[in-house]
Amino acid sequence: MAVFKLGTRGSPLALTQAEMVRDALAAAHRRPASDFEIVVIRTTGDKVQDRPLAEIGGKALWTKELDRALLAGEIDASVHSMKDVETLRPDMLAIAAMLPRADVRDRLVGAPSIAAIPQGGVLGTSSPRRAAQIRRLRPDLSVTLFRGNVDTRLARLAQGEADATLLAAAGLDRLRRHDVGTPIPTNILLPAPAQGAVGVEIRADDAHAREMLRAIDHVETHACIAAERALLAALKAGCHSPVAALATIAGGILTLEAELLSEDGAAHVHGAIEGAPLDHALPAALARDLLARAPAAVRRLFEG
Ligand SMILES: NCc1[nH]cc(CCC(=O)O)c1CC(=O)O
Repeated sequence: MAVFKLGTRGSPLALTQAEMVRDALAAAHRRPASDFEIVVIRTTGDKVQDRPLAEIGGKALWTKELDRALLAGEIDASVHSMKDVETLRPDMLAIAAMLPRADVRDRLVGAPSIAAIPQGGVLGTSSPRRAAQIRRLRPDLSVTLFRGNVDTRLARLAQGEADATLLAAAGLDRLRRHDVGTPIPTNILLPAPAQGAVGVEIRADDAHAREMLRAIDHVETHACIAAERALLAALKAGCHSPVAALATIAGGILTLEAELLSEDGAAHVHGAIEGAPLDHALPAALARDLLARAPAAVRRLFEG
């Protein structure tokens, strides 16, 4: 059989995630890792580091070049951090598998707790969600733009460009930085939709790739991420919209929780809904509930 080509961005985190998918595929199909090839595709998101993602074109920057390579048949599948994948995907592509979700929490780096960040201090982040959530809890803090990969952000923090930063535990752990930062519980900082999930996308009509990926799909993670992404779509959330969402499954019941905030965090709305894991009506119902109750300063950031 021909080598199966896995496309990925070239950042250390992206490469590690592609290796995780390769190893899972090799184990599930009892094949040597050499039957799978990791193909690095450079994306616009990787090239432009000095401006906020929302300003230069949003999440599509991470996927456009991978989508092109996939549709052109240069690769058989793309490996994504699901957090970085826009909700509207090309019709010809399909998310075929998700690895088991990792730690969904953010970790605070630079200070032992949110309360311990110096008065009037600076948080480095490029995430509207993290900025709004922190300023809600600590209105005295200001926010400075931190982009770039995990190492770049840690280096900028070490150089004193900010007093603290927030990074996904999943990314730090995958890079073996288990000792970096303090995890913040999800009842204090609800994570970004799809945080901690690695997904694999294929051409929708590629039966062989679909069969390959089926063996490594983690069904619970897939259902949770689908619910979080459907909520984002129903909210018509843009890159500037501070939104947090987390679905969990316990005892066969899916709970979807979400929070929308104004840019400065001063206004916010929180809600949750429960139901069957594959009930497609749940995310839309929660979106309607949140938008109906949202203060004006929040609602204007949603609904397109
Ligand atoms: N936006 C960058 C990004 N995309 C996915 C992760 C972490 C890995 C994950 O959430 O699965 C990160 C870094 C971060 O937010 O700290």
